Amino acid sequence: MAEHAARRCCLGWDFSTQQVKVVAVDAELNVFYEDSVLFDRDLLEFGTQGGVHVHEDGLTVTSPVLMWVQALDIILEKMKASGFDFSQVLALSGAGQQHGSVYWKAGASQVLTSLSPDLLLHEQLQACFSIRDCPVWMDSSTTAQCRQLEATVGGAQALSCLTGSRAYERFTGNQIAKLYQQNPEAYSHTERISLVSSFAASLFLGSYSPIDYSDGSGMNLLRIQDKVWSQACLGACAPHLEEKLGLPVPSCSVVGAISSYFVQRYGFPPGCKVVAFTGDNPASLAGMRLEEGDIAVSLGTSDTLFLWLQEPTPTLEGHIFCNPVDPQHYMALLCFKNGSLMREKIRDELASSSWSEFSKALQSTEMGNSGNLGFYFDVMEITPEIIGRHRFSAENHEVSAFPWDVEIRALIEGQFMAKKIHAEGLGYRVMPKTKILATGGASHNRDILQVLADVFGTPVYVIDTANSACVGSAYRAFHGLAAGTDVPFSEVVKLAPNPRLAAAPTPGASQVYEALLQRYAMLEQRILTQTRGPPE
Ligand SMILES: O=C(CO)[C@@H](O)[C@H](O)CF
Repeated sequence: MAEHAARRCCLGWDFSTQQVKVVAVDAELNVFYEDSVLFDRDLLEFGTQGGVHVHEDGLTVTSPVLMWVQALDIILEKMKASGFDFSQVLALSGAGQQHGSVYWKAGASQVLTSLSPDLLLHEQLQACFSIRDCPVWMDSSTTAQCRQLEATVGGAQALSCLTGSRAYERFTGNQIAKLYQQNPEAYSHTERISLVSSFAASLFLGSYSPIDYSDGSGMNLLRIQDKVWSQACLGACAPHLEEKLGLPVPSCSVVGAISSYFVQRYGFPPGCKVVAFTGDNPASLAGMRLEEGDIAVSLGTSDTLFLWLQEPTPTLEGHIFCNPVDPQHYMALLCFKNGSLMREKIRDELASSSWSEFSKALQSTEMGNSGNLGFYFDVMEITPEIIGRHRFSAENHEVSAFPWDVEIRALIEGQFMAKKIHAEGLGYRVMPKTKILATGGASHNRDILQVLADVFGTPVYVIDTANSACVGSAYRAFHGLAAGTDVPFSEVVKLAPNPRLAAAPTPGASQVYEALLQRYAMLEQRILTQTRGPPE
């Protein structure tokens, strides 16, 4: 990188599943520096695949905490070698993969507060963790703990109303319960438990950073209405847990000034503020500058849908988190596992592996697909729990096949009708100023976005969010500089690049899909009943 002119800036970090990434954003909200360390490529000694270790049981998934620490060392040394002027950094914040947990061994806080600037972080933190392999969001080994937790609080819906989600295997409370039950000695030697986000913040702080409300909502432990730990949930997971977690804080909190280690080794200004780190999805909501009434659709391997909600409407599917940029509001998140996986499979099977052929099918078929409907789940879907391919004629008769172009439209219309139906189940309602922000690989296909606009009846915008969690973290750092002034996040980021209009609803679309959505919902219930029996 060329020598950087001195530019007052904020840094945004992302400790994600596969890499640690950083962006530097100047006062005009332009990204002028970015760098990353990929665990599988740059830290071969840890032997991860996709940044994780999948254990032999096929359910346990962990990542080495010292790999994350060493990745930070590498990025900081690369920035230093490139001549990055750390003295211009006014504040920093960051994100971490949600739900993962880090276990600091008794005595680690003394090490954190007295780091020598002559050594790298990972050289000094080797003995600071009770377990070196941390459970991450891909883990699904805690089903027993999930059932125990739900039983303690009165069932799945009760837990969802309390914490924003029913019990999920990846959620941190259940992971802590498993550690306590299976490795009580490690648990007893643990003086602090962090999320990946608050662990990363602790490195910059040189002391334990509190967990923020938004990422804390992904633990099945935080009461999302009054933002305090649920004593019932804590007690169901492990003893003395509250003292190991510390008190949660609003996501916009300045949690302290940067540790002297970074001042002396890298030249950060002593007054550089650390703003609470949060989860990657809440940080992405900030990076996309999602506003009330908007909906973000990330069309990736799995499709993720974010919503801004004024009031929580917890259900048995999806998740409600405290909003990362407005402490009075909430955000909803829905995961659809059969995202690009299905789009690419159908493209390969029916469109000669060509997106242009795929698009031609969408262009040559009408909105509503003459009443033909399809459900395409080659892996067990999360939202809802269905597997297999199911096709229905306009008369709701199940059929075994569609013509190739009808099948392609049925796939895309079905994926987006599912999103609208389940988003409405979480409280989403189209408002006059509602817009959809589309991101992820499939958001580069305009014909797919046209179907999205038609099904929702709202315009679709695209925004480059390859770094949405990083950029959102830098934006939140700027917002932290205004802490105490009541300046809203939207005001702080108003200069950020605007999303681009990619597709507007076709006239008459709402009429077509109003009827189709009702049929889709009815047929989805029919499949659910057939595959798992009548509702209890
Ligand atoms: O589990 C998830 C959200 O609930 C994932 O999106 C992780 O945050 C990815 F890091």
